[in-house]
Amino acid sequence: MKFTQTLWEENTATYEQIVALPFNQELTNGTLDTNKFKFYVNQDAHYLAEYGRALSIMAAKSPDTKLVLDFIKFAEGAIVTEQLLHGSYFEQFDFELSGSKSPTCLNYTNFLLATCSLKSLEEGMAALLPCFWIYREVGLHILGNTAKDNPFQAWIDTYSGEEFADAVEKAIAITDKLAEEASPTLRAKMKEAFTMSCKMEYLFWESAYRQEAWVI
Ligand SMILES: Cc1ncc(CN)c(N)n1
Repeated sequence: MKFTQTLWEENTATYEQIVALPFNQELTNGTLDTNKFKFYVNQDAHYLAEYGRALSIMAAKSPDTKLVLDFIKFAEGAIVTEQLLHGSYFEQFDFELSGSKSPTCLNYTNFLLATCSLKSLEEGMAALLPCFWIYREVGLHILGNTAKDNPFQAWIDTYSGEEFADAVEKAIAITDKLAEEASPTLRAKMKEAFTMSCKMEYLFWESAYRQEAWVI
């Protein structure tokens, strides 16, 4: 069995809990409160900026130029394509990027930046993979169950679309290749990083639904 298949199987319960979250249920049937969606989009714009930086760190650390290019393209996708989507929502719902990161957004982005900067390329890749993979699966799941005239259709189309799927497949293939050449100890660390990011993905949606504020 491929390493990434094991990763997915070990974290299926988290994925199922993500799909069942009220945020994603209401995104699916188009009834999500606009303020909750705006909160999410705003935090996600903060997230994507740091995610693009984490991918750029990975590009700089990559041992061969093909991998450098892969990470640069991933970073471009996050900064240009995904942020364009957010730009369209800023317009559609008439608001602007504002404020600072929520506690969960700060925690998740700091985890990614620290892992990609201070740990191995293998652990960095494993930490970044759920950002690709979970979004594709959630996007496809929502696409298969969505209501007609869903106001969040552009979001669904982006993450269930071919362009995003290609990036996901590439990220999965890179992870498998790195795992093939890694020691058992390093593979265990990759699993840890992947699991942590899966949990962070759950928390990101859960915290958007309650529009998480700083208590101090
Ligand atoms: C929190 C989060 N995780 C992942 C993705 C998909 N790149 C995203 N837009 N936001």
